[in-house]
Amino acid sequence: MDKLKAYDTPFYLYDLDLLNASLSACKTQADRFGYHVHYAMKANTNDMVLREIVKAGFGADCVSGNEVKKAFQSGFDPKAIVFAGVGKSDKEITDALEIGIGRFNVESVQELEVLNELAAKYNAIAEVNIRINPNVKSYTHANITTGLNENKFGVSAEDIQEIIQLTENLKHIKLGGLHFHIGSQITRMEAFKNLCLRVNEINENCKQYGWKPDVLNLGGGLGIDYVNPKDNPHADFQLYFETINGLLEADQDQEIHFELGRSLVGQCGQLITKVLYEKLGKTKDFLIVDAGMTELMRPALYQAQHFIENLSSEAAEQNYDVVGPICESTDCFGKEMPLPKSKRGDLLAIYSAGAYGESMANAYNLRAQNPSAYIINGKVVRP
Ligand SMILES: Cc1ncc(COP(=O)(O)O)c(C=O)c1O
Ligand SMILES: N[C@@H](CCCC[NH3+])C(=O)O
Repeated sequence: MDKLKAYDTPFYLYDLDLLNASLSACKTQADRFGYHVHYAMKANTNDMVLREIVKAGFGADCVSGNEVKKAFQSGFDPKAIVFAGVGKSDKEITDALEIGIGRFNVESVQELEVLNELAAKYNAIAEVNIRINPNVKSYTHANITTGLNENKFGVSAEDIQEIIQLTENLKHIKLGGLHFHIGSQITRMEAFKNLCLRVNEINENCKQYGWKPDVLNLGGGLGIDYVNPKDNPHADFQLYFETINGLLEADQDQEIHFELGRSLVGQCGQLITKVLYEKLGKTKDFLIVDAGMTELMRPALYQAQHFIENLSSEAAEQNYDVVGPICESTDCFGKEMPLPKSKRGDLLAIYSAGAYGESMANAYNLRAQNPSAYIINGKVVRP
């Protein structure tokens, strides 16, 4: 705590011990079934966090040229890098071909044709998974579903036969497998069960059309506990992989891949912020803190609620709206939150901020970001 007080706030605090526990829990469970896990870089690209993930032996799932480059520079095996995204630019595709990534997760016929042309210029063969939009409900916030017909991602399962035929004439494309991703922060296993049933059906159809996918990539989406992060410091990987193993029908020679982001890194990060003012209002009381939606935009974007703890006070609780300094009314971390009576200078920890926190931070209002701190072997350090 004294160490934390010495740093300029707000800043991210990553518990690398907790991260490693989460990585190891995931790996242990995935290995039981021979599953391959790629880390979804978009969740967090902090260098120290990435270093642990590379060490733990995960692949990387990227959604931009810069993520691909960063994955490569961070030491991920190029063959274990996959590149998804509905709008890959020519430059991003060419750079990825140059790096020699393992797979492109292709999201449209148009992209397939462009990829073929660019690979031809490059005298390369691009290995692809076709992303299918399976039209499966994910029971999550409407803004983060990705596998419904109304979403922009992937191609319809009905088009797969045509795509198989088309790729026979695309000499610089090697059709590898199938890719799916139905959404994020999914806590109901029912969604993954429905996905498996749909994958079984589509996999079977592909075989009937004369093509057996070598990879079935089920994407990511496994959720974490934002309400009780202390009780559930990582996701239930055992339940997740067992659920999938119980329903997915794949042949021995078909590899099963995943792209997990939040479930690996979500609980290892906290946003540490200082109370600037306790502002007692007419109808409600506010804690005005020095972090805002610029550091953590999930509450403003998805009405997400992160557990908040006052690290400096154990006084009796009262309700506060915890708000940031940004000139937006959505710059609010929570309304009527029970917290100990707080004062100027108190430190607050906003939990479960390891995923889609720092990676979505921005400079609105010309805000600057402070360096992150880390817990390593139980000690707080800031390199
Ligand atoms: C294609 C794709 N794969 C993987 C992920 C990672 O998802 P999550 O962080 O929910 O595991 C996402 C994000 O939703 C995604 O869009
Ligand atoms: N950024 C979102 C999830 C979207 C993941 C990317 N498809 C979040 O914070 O919950």
